[in-house]
Amino acid sequence: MDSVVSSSASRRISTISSHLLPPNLQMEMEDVGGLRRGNCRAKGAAPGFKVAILGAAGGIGQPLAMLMKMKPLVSVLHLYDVVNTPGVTADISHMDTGAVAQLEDALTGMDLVIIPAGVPRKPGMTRDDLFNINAGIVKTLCEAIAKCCPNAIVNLISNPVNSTVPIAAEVFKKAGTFDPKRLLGVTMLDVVRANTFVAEVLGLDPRDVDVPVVGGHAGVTILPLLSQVKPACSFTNKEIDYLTDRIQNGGTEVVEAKAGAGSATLSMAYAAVKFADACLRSLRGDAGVVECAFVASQVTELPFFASKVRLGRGGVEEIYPLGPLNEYERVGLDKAKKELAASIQKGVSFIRK
Ligand SMILES: NC(=O)C1=CN([C@@H]2O[C@H](COP(=O)(O)OP(=O)(O)OC[C@H]3O[C@@H](n4cnc5c(N)ncnc54)[C@H](O)[C@@H]3O)[C@@H](O)[C@H]2O)C=CC1
Ligand SMILES: O=C([O-])CC(=O)C(=O)O
Repeated sequence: MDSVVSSSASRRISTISSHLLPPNLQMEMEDVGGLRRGNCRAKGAAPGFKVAILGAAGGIGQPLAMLMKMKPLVSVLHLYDVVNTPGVTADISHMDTGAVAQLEDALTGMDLVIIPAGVPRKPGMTRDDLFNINAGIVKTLCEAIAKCCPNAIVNLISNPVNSTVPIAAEVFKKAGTFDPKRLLGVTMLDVVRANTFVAEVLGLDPRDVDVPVVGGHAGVTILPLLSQVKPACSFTNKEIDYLTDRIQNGGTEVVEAKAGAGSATLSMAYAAVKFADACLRSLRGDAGVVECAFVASQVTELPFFASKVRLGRGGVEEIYPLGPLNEYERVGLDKAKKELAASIQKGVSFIRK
């Protein structure tokens, strides 16, 4: 990724990297590059997958890096940001877990790339207000992925997800590397919130609740399917209004509570790790891994849509239909599709220009 992202940043990172890493690990790093996909081992690390986090020094990136360092399925963690990466990497690398954290901007050989790079919202902003800055960041990073690890699974977190995923797809198409199965917009936080808020209303443990959330990741495009909650249950109209509004505006609730200091970071890092772990388990070959994600889809007439997908060794192996919707959800779906269509088009046009 070096030349694509920033050659001066890259030079700085490699220099610091050679100071920070013990000589045996530096040798080991070269060995790791030559090992088989999904079967790499750095010195002192358990076998597992190679994961890169782009935007690793940010509000999401730091707790995400910490939590990924604790995952037994991760053997090597490459942390990359345009600022403060040496400190974060030095800090994380002292954790006595199996994975080896490396200050590395190299993407070559990565199995999974997680992207939380980009600016967050302040009160009064929509996610779409982030487009002008984040579109360019996502474009640059995806060009690097296309060049260095075209077969990696990509988990895209940067907002507005409804536009950044189409941007990533267009970049990959241009590079000739687009595989719709491997590009996933992370909408897991909507599911995490939905499970939490629904469990509160039902008086259940949130870990026992499963709420499908479909559509996209902004306002009315976030469509919780409360008629399909597991365990089977029913809600009053008032509860449906309350839950739908709270789930759709969960991000704004956090942005306002943080009062200018950013948006959700800790719950997002939790959700990102939950989703990344699902991707890694399915890469390992686990069967029956099903999560919601914003992907290239034929579930509706739109080219991208979030719904339940079954993950496998190749990424998204099956996209499930929405299932039976009630009238409330059908109205919500129409609204969601209208906004989504415009956001997707905006992303596509940014690259096709
Ligand atoms: N998908 C979702 O559910 C959610 C998405 N988000 C989005 O995640 C993004 C990050 O949020 P935070 O971590 O709170 O922001 P932050 O500002 O704390 O961190 C972002 C990091 O990205 C880095 N960065 C910027 N350009 C970069 C580049 N070209 N290469 C590598 N790193 C780069 C920055 O240096 C910074 O460290 C925002 O766009 C936010 O809206 C936030 C919460 C939930
Ligand atoms: O609301 C935001 O800007 C961040 C985000 O996507 C979320 O928390 O769901």
